[in-house]
Amino acid sequence: MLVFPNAKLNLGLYVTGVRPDGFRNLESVFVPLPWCDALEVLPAADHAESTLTLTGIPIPGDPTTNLCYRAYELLRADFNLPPVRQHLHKVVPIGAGLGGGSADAAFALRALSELFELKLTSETLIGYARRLGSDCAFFVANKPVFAYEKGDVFEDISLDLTGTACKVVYPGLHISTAEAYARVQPQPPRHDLRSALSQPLETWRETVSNDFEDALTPTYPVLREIKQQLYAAGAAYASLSGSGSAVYGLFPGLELPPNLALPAEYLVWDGRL
Ligand SMILES: C[C@@](CO)(OP(=O)(O)O)[C@H](O)COP(=O)(O)OP(=O)(O)OC[C@H]1O[C@@H](n2ccc(N)nc2=O)[C@H](O)[C@@H]1O
Ligand SMILES: Nc1ncnc2c1ncn2[C@@H]1O[C@H](COP(=O)(O)OP(=O)(O)O)[C@@H](O)[C@H]1O
Repeated sequence: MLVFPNAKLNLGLYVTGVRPDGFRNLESVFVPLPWCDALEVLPAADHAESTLTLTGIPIPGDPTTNLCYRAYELLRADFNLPPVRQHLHKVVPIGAGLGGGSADAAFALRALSELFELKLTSETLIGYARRLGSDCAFFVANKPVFAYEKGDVFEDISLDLTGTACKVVYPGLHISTAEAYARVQPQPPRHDLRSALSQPLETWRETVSNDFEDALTPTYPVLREIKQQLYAAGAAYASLSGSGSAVYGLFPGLELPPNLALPAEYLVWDGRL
């Protein structure tokens, strides 16, 4: 079975408090971004070892620590699954705030459920996904939502950005999520993101913000520079996604986003949501 785990963007993000488990409560709106990895999951021979092979962008750590492998291990423990062969071709940058690893985990859970006819409901899959990471649960339903608590509890929103031209720029900084959270002082949300995002996109610049951006920009001024370039090129809204370091711009009314003069080593995704 071949699946294409997509990334996500955060439209606004407030870190609102520290939880008893040490994690932060947040409020954000998550939307799918069609920048995708490719993951193949196949049954292996009966007595073979389960394997995960990797191509594309290198992922640090032993393959057994990879979220695709950990997703398999979770289900194997509960459903006595036979061995599998997984292959991941990594395209979405790592540590970018695009949720690429979380998507791989959620898509692996969904693929395994289908391959072995486990008939897991979305609710059950979300339960497994939460055990692999706060962001993973979003990728089970994979549609725009207002997310709160650890970013793993959702409320439906009516937000349709389908077809909006978008550019995502990854400057090659791997910012660890834990390090980014440690730099943010939690505070109450400044706006209700649900109502702010229901207003015309041109108004978001004044109302929709990401707490990680203010916390990280003094150390990584390149984030501000990319955002300024996106606005100068005509973006109606630009922001850091999640804990960075990817910065995106939305260009409604355009067929495709304009080209930017960027260093050759930056990774750029251009397309429509
Ligand atoms: C910031 C966000 C916003 O969407 O995305 P990314 O920028 O990583 O894509 C998420 O909250 C990232 O979720 P995820 O990447 O799954 O994080 P996890 O693996 O669960 O946790 C990594 C570390 O981040 C911190 N963490 C994460 C989530 C949360 N609600 N509070 C936290 O304090 C903890 O220090 C934890 O050890
Ligand atoms: N399949 C995977 N793809 C990406 N990163 C993975 C994967 N499995 C485990 N990881 C680990 O997860 C961390 C980053 O995950 P990722 O979702 O790409 O970033 P972010 O949380 O910024 O969106 C890295 O430290 C990486 O080593």
